[in-house]
Amino acid sequence: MAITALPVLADYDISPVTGFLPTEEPLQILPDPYFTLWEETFKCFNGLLLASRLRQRVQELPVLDATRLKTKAEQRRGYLILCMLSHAYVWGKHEVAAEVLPASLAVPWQKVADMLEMQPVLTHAAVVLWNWRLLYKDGSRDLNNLDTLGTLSGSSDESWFYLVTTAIEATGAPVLSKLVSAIQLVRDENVTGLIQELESIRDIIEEMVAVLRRMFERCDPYVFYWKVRPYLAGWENMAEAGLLNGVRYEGVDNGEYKKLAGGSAAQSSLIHALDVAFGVEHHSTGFRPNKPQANGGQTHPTNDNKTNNSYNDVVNGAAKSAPPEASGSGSTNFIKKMRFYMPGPHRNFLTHLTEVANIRPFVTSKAGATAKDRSAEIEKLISVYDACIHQIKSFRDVHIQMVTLYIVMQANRGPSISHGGFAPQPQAHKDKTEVANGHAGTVTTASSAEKSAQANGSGEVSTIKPAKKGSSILYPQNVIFGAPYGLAKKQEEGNDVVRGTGGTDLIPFLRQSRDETNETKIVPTSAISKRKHSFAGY
Ligand code: HEM
Repeated sequence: MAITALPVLADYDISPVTGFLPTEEPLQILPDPYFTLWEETFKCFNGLLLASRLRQRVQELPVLDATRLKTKAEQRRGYLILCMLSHAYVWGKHEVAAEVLPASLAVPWQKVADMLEMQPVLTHAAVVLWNWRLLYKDGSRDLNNLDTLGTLSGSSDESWFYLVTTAIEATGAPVLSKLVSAIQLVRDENVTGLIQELESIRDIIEEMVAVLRRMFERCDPYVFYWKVRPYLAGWENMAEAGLLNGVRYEGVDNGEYKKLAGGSAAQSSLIHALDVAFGVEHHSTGFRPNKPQANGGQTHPTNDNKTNNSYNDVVNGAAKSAPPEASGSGSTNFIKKMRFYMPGPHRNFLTHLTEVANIRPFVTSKAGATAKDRSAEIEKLISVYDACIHQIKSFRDVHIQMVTLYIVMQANRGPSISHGGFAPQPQAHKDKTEVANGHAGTVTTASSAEKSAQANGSGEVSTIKPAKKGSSILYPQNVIFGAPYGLAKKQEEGNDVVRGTGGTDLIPFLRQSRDETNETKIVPTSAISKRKHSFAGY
């Protein structure tokens, strides 16, 4: 059987130096004066939104021909502008969500999304990969030299939120060629070389974790939750936000409704690439086929991961071209579905990487049945492979703490003043705390009984504070149900246990993702680190 060739990064719009980020700074203005109206609107859209005049302005815009965006850089700039204007238009400020997106945005947005093999909805690629500039041109892509090109809220907190993620992409970029090289070393049975490559991959992931922790420095959780996050939401499962069927794109597909999930760093191809290369498998929340048994035995599949790699079905199946619903929303994992929202070449890279990923099966086969038969070199190989997995797991540990602070705790506390950015809606339940979930968000009810938010060993909330009376009058935070792919479910009436609220449904999803990572280790260790974290530390 012919051996599949290894992926060449350049074939997939990936740089060995900048990874999924473009090698050149994203354009700060479209060079063709034909697009001046877009640029002018983008320049002042935060002000127009504040003055409730953005919708009027958009309605006055002509339908421009996006095929005049000739280069990739121009298409990405056009896509960023249209993502920001469209999400600002749909969600508004103190306005009822708009169900119809005018042709002036909808038609070119669909066109440019097609050019980039993406979806016409705000994505990680738009706000993170293509939304930065260097403060000093000869400087590096790190947090002391980056600025954003646009934000929806006009806040520096939102800029920091995007830039930390951009900096993670930049930090992790060198890992991509190393993953490919590690796969080649496995093919060559070069254990010594593989150990060295894995050591340097481990160090890079560790640096990514360090950058992730910096989120706490300059992105205020309150601002993020109440001012930024609502704008990142898409229009899938948004019935209670008034978008029962999603959004109609005027002039596109006969004006049919589209249901599309919003922006999430779960769309980062970098994190997917790490999972794929190391054989980390994710499943629907609650479905744990590889969970180690009570006796500590490892049941993670040890054979060729092609048959078991959970990424295959989405990549080879409908998710390439059809909306997420078509690929089976109930049974298919949320993480896999996020590939639908990646730029086409990056998605294709992950497909190729999946076909050649061989590191885990190799290490497992070398590990043999018992530890006593292993050479010192094989022990070292297992240990460095596990160290890589441990770093991916640490990334997810920090991320869970972040979601707890930035979403669960903010939702429970409620807004400090009742403006929050969105039009008030009637309360569905009296005397209930409503907890939002996910970037695109979901809310369920929780008991108002006195419970305090505490962090356990891994910094996760185990119980929830009561909301202030009247704290849930905002929109869509208090009603964004059904979260992407049903991450959260409504808590049963009268159920006093916090488990099952939006926030705590979200956390089990993320915890499972973390645990699935941990369970990929060859030598199992507990998922919960001994270290005690407190939020004060962040
Ligand atoms: C304030 C910061 C952040 C918050 C509040 C946050 C929130 C969330 C939420 C709610 C989800 C669940 C899925 C969804 O609704 O989209 C999620 C998933 C995810 N996020 Fe974040 N996120 C943050 C920062 C980041 C950063 C900087 C990264 C870096 C790439 C990241 C990577 C991911 C990944 C990979 C997933 C999928 C779950 C997994 O792979 O374990 N997030 N995030």
